[in-house]
Amino acid sequence: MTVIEVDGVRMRYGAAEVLHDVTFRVDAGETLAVLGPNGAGKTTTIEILEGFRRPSAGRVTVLGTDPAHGDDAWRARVGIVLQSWRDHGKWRVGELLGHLAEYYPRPWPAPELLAAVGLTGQAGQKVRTLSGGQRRRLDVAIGVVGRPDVLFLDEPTAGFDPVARREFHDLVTGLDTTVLLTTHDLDEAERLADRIVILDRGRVVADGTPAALAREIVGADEVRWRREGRRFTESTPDSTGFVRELFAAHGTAIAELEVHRASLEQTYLALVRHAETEVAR
Ligand SMILES: Nc1ncnc2c1ncn2[C@@H]1O[C@H](COP(=O)(O)OP(=O)(O)OP(=O)(O)O)[C@@H](O)[C@H]1O
Repeated sequence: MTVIEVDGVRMRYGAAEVLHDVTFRVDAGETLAVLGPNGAGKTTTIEILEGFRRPSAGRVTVLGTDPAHGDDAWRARVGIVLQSWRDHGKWRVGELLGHLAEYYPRPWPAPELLAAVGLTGQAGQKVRTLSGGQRRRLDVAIGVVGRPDVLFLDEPTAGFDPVARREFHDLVTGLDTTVLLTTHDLDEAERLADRIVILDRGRVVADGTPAALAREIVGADEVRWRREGRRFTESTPDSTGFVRELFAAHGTAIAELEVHRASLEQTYLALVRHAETEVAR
């Protein structure tokens, strides 16, 4: 089932067109990471999907509804973590989550949710006294308190320390929901996303799994192994098939096998640089 559908979307701010014919979809249960350089249009796209902005042209549906016409029942199924919330400063963390939970039919109980985002120790603290990273964890908790069917995360781990980041990744992986996130952290995208969309200057320049994009854009994987004391290295677009044949031919004589796929970072840099060269031509 398609949960998010974006079809031929254009967005204009005054004379500037910042999204040109953007098309992609996200299926139920999938996590999609939208990547792209600063100003590529990621936040604009996510704001259209959340119903905060209307596109200049094209069609958008989230859970089968045009976000611009989403009612309260639709909103209750959509979780949102914006780049920065600045409200609620006087509330205490636990009370705020308990209060927000009342708006939803099947909320996440506050104590459990606080534990999941690592804020149990801050439950009694006022929101404005939290550190930057703790504040961000609370943002995430606010986004998921209603157990949404679809969750939008705009740069969710900006400012997280490495432990908080890892805990957040575990939290997102454990959610039984469709997720669309934007991030500049390519390791994060690789870890969390089933599929990647790369936006560059308002256009989709790539859409696929990290592995498929690496194959398509960077090309070959590298396979390394040792046999009878000698080291071997082979570049191949089909590492699985190659390894199968290698074992069929040499079986247990193969040692220290390694397969290196191009990283998402290599793919991303190749694509974004490529797009820049094309525009410059
Ligand atoms: N309200 C606005 N009015 C005019 N231009 C805007 C407005 N909001 C965004 N833009 C422009 O639209 C383009 C896309 O911005 P957007 O915030 O969607 O990019 P982004 O990919 O999220 O960038 P970043 O990675 O820096 O967060 C940018 O050129 C930005 O300057």
